[in-house]
Amino acid sequence: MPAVVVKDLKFSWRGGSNLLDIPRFDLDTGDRVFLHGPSGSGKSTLLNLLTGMLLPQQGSIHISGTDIASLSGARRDQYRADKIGFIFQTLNLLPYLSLTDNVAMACRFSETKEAYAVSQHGSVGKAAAYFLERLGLAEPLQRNAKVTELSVGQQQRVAVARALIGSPSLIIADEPTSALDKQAREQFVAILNELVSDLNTTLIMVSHDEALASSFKRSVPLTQLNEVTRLESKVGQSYVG
Ligand SMILES: Nc1ncnc2c1ncn2[C@@H]1O[C@H](COP(=O)(O)OP(=O)(O)OP(=O)(O)O)[C@@H](O)[C@H]1O
Repeated sequence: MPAVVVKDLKFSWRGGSNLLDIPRFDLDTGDRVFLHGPSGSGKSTLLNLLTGMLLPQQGSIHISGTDIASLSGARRDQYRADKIGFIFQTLNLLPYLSLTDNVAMACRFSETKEAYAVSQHGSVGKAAAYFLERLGLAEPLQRNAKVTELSVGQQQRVAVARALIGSPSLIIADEPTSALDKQAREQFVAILNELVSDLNTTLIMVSHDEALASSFKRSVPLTQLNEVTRLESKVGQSYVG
C-alpha cells in the first residue's frame, strides 16, 4: 500500500489565491524524500496538509490508505499520533523531562506506538534507550539528564528518537538541520536515513539546504509538483525568451 497519495489537491489561505495545486504526489512505503523550494512556496503548508493539521479545499490526501479529511477531528488527532512522527525545527522537547521521558512521550499519546515499542523492545523505556543509543546518546547519565543540559545537536537527536519510537508509517522533518553546522547536518541526515531505512518507514524532509539532496533517494522541488508555481515559472521563462 502506498504511504502517501495526494490527488488534485488545492489549498489557499483565507482570501488568498491558490498556494498549492498538486495534481498528484505519491510516496511508496520506505521512500525517503527531500522536499525543497523557495521560501514562501508552501512547503510547511504542504506538510501541515499531509499531517491533517490543515484540510484541503479540494482533492484528497491518503496516508497509509486512510483519507485523513474523512476522519472526525478527534480521530484525525489520534491517527496523526499513531501514524506520524515529527521532527520540528523548534524541536518541541519538554525541558523539565529527561531524554528517555521525552522520547517515551510519543507512546503516551498513542497506544499503537506503545504496543509496537513493547513488542519490539520489551518496554517503552527500553525502546527509548535503544533509539537514544543508536543516536549516540547512550550514556545513562546523558539519558537521565534534562534536555536543557544538552547541545542543540544532541537535542536534535532526542527529537529524532521521539519521532521514531513506535515505528510510525511516516516521518515528517521540517527544517530539522537549520541550527546545525555543515558537518553536524551531514551526520544528522546520515543517521536519520539509516534509522528510517531500518524501520522501512517513509520520510519527508524539508530543508532549504539543497546540498543535502544527494543523501536522499528522491529529491522533489515543490515547484515541480505545484501547478501554481509551474505556471508562474513558465510565464517567467516566456518573458525571458
Ligand atoms: N497561518 C497562515 N495564514 C495565512 N497565510 C499563511 C499562513 N501560514 C503560511 N501562510 C502563507 O503561505 C505561504 C507559504 O508559507 P509556508 O510557510 O508554507 O512556506 P515555506 O515554503 O514553508 O516557507 P519557508 O521556507 O520560508 O519556511 C506564505 O506566503 C505565507 O505567508
